[in-house]
Amino acid sequence: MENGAAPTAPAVIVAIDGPSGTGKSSTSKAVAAQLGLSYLDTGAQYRAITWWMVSNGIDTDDPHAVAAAAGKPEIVSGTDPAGPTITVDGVDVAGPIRTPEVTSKVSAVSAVPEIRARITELQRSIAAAAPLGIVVEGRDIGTTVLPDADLKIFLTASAEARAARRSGELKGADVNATREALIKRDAADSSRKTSPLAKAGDAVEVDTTALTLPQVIECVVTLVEEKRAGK
Ligand SMILES: Nc1ncnc2c1ncn2[C@@H]1O[C@H](COP(=O)(O)OP(=O)(O)O)[C@@H](O)[C@H]1O
Ligand SMILES: Nc1ccn([C@@H]2O[C@H](COP(=O)(O)OP(=O)(O)O)[C@@H](O)[C@H]2O)c(=O)n1
Repeated sequence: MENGAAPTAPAVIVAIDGPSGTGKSSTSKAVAAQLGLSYLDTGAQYRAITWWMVSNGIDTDDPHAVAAAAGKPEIVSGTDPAGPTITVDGVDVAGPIRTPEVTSKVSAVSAVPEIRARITELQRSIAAAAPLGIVVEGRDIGTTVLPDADLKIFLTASAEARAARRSGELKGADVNATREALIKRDAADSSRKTSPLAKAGDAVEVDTTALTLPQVIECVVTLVEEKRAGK
């Protein structure tokens, strides 16, 4: 080395996709924190643009109205895994994007091609700017957003396990109603024309149904380390 500095590992890009409640956010955040990488929750970005549409009286069932407004809000994501942030036009929306209303409308908004084009561009620029690399989680990261990612993971879990996890978060929520809502959102996300929820051909599938969260984190950290070691 010219100046005697220790060699640094090249930036590593990890794509984690899968349906709702499979553990993408918890796993991605922990893996990024453990490995000193940035973290991006792309679902939060689709939720944020949906929140803006709802707040501005746009009919989210009208794809033309949604497309016409797609360029208006400014979405900014903070990528520190210890404290990820999301703002719309400078307003912190971390809480409001998790309401049942936004959750029920996000699949329709995120199916609009103009929305996907805008958010995909934003995601690529965030990933390219991450100094040591990034863990990006979503539905189409391995297939569309970052097809050249160093490692692609596709998380799955039974609908029962996913509903139990989610209703544990939404205190008092009915497990059956949560299960039906998850299945409906997965179906909408998997059947849309533009970059649907799908496993990339070169993704490693991890079924988390019978695994604890620490086991899933350890599994993904090991896969990243193996990639870095060139195995
Ligand atoms: N392997 C696991 N076992 C049990 N609970 C889990 C597991 N993975 C995640 N969870 C819990 O399930 C809930 C949903 O996880 P989350 O990471 O938000 O999933 P996703 O981002 O895929 O929707 C969270 O409360 C999380 O703590
Ligand atoms: N890369 C992505 C990420 C999310 N989404 C959309 O955004 C919604 C919310 O994503 P999320 O990751 O917050 O969902 P949860 O599984 O955490 O509830 C999904 O149901 C998809 O409609 C998408 O279309 N593409």
